[in-house]
Amino acid sequence: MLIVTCAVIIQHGKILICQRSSTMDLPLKWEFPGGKVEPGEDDALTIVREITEELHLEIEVVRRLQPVEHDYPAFRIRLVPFVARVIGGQLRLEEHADARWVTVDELAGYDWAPADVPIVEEVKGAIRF
Ligand SMILES: Nc1nc2c([nH]c(=O)n2[C@@H]2O[C@H](COP(=O)(O)OP(=O)(O)OP(=O)(O)O)[C@@H](O)[C@H]2O)c(=O)[nH]1
Repeated sequence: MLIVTCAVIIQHGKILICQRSSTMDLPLKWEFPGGKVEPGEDDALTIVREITEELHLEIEVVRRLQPVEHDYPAFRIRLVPFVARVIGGQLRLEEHADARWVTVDELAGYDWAPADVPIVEEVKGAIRF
């Protein structure tokens, strides 16, 4: 099973969502940014590292949400979401096609990576701004 972290980054009442590039797997799907946990790595450190590498943002984890397990045709994934806030940096995309700050009500209007759909639902129900 592939263990992947992702961040629900909240700033000024909006959430940062990212679109995978056409050369990544799940091309052009929207996701919460993040990446794979490396062997022996603490997942709360993975998410901070990945957001710095991919977005040039420094984040602080606020809390952990419910992990989601999903079967893709070629592999099984456990997606571990963290609510986080920005504490530094300037948004600059290293590998994504696009990134947007959206309201919680706008989340449903995007074409999400399938594993993210339950996380979108949890965020809609559980995040208070
Ligand atoms: N980062 C991220 N990956 C997701 C999400 N949902 C989802 O199914 N995935 C899948 O999780 C896997 C890991 O994604 P990734 O390519 O971002 O991981 P990474 O940055 O560590 O990869 P790399 O080191 O190979 O570049 C991919 O197969 C991706 O499609 C999500 O919300 N965020």
